[in-house]
Amino acid sequence: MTTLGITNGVVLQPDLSVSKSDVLIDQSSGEIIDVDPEIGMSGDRQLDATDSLVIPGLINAHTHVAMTLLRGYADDKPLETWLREDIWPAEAELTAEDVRAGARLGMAEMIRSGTAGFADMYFHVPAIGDAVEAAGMRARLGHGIITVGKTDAEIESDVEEGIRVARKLGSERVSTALMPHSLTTVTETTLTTVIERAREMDVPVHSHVSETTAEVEPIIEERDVRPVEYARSCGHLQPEDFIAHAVHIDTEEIERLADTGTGVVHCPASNMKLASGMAPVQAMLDAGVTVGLGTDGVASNNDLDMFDEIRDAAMIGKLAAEDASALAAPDVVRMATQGSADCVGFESGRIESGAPADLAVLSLDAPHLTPAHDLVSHLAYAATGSDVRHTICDGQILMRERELLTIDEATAREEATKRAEELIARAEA
Ligand SMILES: N[C@@H](CCSC[C@H]1O[C@@H](n2cnc3c(=O)[nH]cnc32)[C@H](O)[C@@H]1O)C(=O)O
Ligand SMILES: [Zn+2]
Repeated sequence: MTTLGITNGVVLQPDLSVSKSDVLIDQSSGEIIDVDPEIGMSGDRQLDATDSLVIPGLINAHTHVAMTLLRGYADDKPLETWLREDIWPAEAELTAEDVRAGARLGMAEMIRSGTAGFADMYFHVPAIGDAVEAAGMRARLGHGIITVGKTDAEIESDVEEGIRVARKLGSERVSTALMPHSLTTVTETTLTTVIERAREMDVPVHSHVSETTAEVEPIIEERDVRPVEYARSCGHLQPEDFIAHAVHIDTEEIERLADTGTGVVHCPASNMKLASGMAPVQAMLDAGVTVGLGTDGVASNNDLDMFDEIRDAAMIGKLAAEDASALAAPDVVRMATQGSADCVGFESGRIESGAPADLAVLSLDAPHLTPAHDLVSHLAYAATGSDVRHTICDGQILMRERELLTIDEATAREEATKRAEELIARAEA
């Protein structure tokens, strides 16, 4: 056993109180051994947290990480137009090596902003899995299954790919799910089949649900039920499942999501940028829905900094509820840690003995974090990703004093830049 002590800082506890404490980690098992002010220098190694706040490594519960290659490529359009006119044609040209490079760049950005774990829906998933193993992050990965615009043979091979990927992946840090893209881009037959397979394989189902009104109306017209009920009738919405967005849902649907224990991943920046709408997040929290937080893909955000997302969630949550007390600081901080962990099915998100050692250490030594009346308020409203000093996942240090240890940042940026340029040249040829 090799132990690492994170010393001399203040720690965000699972009840969101903050107290002066050290954290002792077993680097061999990747677990937190103890959280105690008396640990001092007793670890085999130390990581300094003087003038710093130790928080659970943030969890980005819904993204498409390789979309970093499309950052800034197509902005200022609504979802359907944006996907059909710009994103899908460019994605059609993506190779496995492009996706690997995009994932590596995205993980560099996430680690630099204190994110230790994420859930990802994309394609060429084995390349993402390799990149995650190398970068040392925690991830739940799945192949996005889509039927719209595909022949029966293409649909069959897409479903097979989803299942193959989910069977193949699986390690200490990399887990899987079956990921039918959305209720309107996947036919009922395929959706039902995929969900049945997920139950047989004992993996969660993750999909996009009711992101825009354009996804709600066709379901009501065709089936005379709202999307959440339709999803449930297809076998979706088990407690281990998690859905992204849930912007356009009514009170009954909120009750249903609370009853089924399905996680909802709120993506406020993407919802604002694509003008998709304001999710009723405070109503979901009041009803007892498990709510996590995600950036969605970079092309609709346009970054992977979860501190932005936390603040956006608080701001839009107040507007949506027309109530300044809605989505209070502890609510949004909880969403990015415990809420996301509960959605995605990670044991992390809490600093306590026995939990995975996924942590971020933020420097408080900055004008924008002074004075320190309330550090949870600072996490929600004032901190940014660049305040993160160290990021740790599974007991391993991924960034120390802002230096990435598992990704060569210059190479990652260079390769992503070159591949992104070539990708766009192919797509526009
Ligand atoms: N496009 C793949 C499978 C889907 S992967 C997940 C997809 O979600 C897309 N995506 C990104 N952001 C959003 C969003 O906000 N809503 C819906 N889809 C999105 C993303 O571009 C990607 O194509 C295929 O044709 O086989
Ligand atoms: Zn998405």
